[in-house]
Parts: sequence; structure tokens; C-alpha cells
Amino acid sequence: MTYQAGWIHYTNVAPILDSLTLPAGVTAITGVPTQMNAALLSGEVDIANISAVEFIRHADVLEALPDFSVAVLGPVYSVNLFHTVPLERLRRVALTRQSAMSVALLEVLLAARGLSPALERAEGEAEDLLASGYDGVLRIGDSALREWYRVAGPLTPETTMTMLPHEGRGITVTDLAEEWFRLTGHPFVFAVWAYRRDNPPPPALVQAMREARRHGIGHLADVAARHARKLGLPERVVQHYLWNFRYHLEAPDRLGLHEFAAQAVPGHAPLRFGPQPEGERRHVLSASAGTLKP
Ligand SMILES: C=C(O[C@@H]1C=C(C(=O)O)C=C[C@H]1O)C(=O)O
Repeated sequence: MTYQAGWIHYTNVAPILDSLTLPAGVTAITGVPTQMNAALLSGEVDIANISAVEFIRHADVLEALPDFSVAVLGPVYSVNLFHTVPLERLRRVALTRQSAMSVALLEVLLAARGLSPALERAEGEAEDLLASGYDGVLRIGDSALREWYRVAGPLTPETTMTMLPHEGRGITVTDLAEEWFRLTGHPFVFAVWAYRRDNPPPPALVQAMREARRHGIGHLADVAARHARKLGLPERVVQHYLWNFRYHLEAPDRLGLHEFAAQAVPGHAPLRFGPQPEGERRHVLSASAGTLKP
């Protein structure tokens, strides 16, 4: 019997997945978040980096690796609401079919402001949808990062990513993770690596993932350069984008995850994590030292 992994392969997981060598007996497929969420719950795959909200909703059957996350403290750059009117005046928002997490987060953020625009599923480029009757468009992943840069860029030698504006081309970009940070002061966890509790991953797979992550974070400038070419974005943009992620589900990330769980899925079952590995944390903070280009 092979153990089947299902990877959401956006650029933000490249520091973990790009150099991952699957051990014998493990195979992997890839897909967008909503596909992988469903594949894990149906049993088509055995482990996946799923939307954290699906992990929370199905906490009665799922468990997550204790030290893997796709999280940020502050802006994420790739989970964006593009809008042409102030948030308070939003009437119709187009959601992406790819994402469960960003939709749940948007609902929490709108509720916190007492807002309730119509939310509809619609695919396409943000700018095209904004020109066709929507006043807000929610996008995630690589296309959202590219569309963000089209609105907020270009980056010049004098500016850094955090200095770029939140508007351009008549469009405002609200970064949902940044809004979450303003609201709670916590990191936001987008994804965790989850499996059904009665079917944990083979230790060799988890070990290989930890080694791949150590290698990826240790060679972040190379990972960024490769993906910058693929995305058609400047290297500095992709390097900052990747450097900004928190991949180790540390204590602050768990606080953020629990806060989000309480707000988005009241009454959820307790969240469960596998045992924390011995010795792993020593490598976390030093991993990217000296590897970034200024
Ligand atoms: C930050 C992101 O995280 C992803 C967003 C997800 C979602 O919206 O459901 C799921 C997995 C994450 O890796 C992104 O892709 O932009």
C-alpha cells in the first residue's frame, strides 16, 4: 500500500516542497486548496497541506503535524481583496473557487466591521471582474501575488516591499492577513499539514519534509530566483514574499490559529497535533541566516 500525499503547490510552499524527495512507498499528487481539502476528507489522499479552516471544521477526525504551517505575521501579499470602493461600500464581491481559507477569513473580517456584501463565486482576472460589475474580488496564491504587484509595484532600489502602496490603477488592495494582524495582533495560519488521525504519515516522510524545509529555507535566495522567473516577478519581490512566511507552526502561530478557530468555527472539536519532534527547534531560527541577498 502506498501512502498518498496531496500537495497544494503554490509558490509559498516551494521552500518545503521543491527539494523534497519522497521516501519509498509515498507518492504525491498536486491541486488547488479546495481540491486537496476534499481529497483528504474523501480518503483519496492521506496527507495534505490543507486550508487551516478545513482542519478546524474536521478536527474530530483530523490531526496536524505539530511543526508545519504556512503562516504570516502581518501582510502575506497573496491573499488579497482587490476593490474599487471603500470596504464599507462594498456591495458585490467575487470569491475564488480555489480557496476555503481566504473566504472564511474574509467573512470574519467583514463581520468584525459589521459589513455584509453579497459574496459570489466567480473566476477570472481581478481587473476584468472589477470592470464587469463586481466592486470587490478575492484572489489567492500566485495569481494574487502577481496582481498585487501590478497594482502596488514597481519596487525600486530605494523602496522595500513594506513601503509599497496599497493602491494603484484605481484599485485598492486589502491584504487579509494584514487586516487579521490589525484586528488581533496574531499571526494568521493559512495551511497546516493534516492527515486522518487513524492514518498518520510514515516517519520517513515527515523526516524528509523537515530536511527539505531546512534545505529550502537555507537556500531561499535560490528558491526565490527560480520562482521569480516562473512568476515573471523581480527576485527581490519573491525573496521577501518567501522570507516572510512562518513555516514551523510555532507558539504564536498556534495562538492565531486558535483565535481564528474560535471566531470562524464556534463549537469546533479540540485541535489535535502530532508529537513535537526532539531537537528540531534548534535549527529553526538560524536556518536562513546568511542566505538572503540584500
Ligand atoms: C497564503 C496562501 O496560502 C494558501 C491558501 C489556502 C486557502 O486559501 O485555502 C490554502 C493553503 C495555503 O497554502 C496563498 O496561497 O496565497
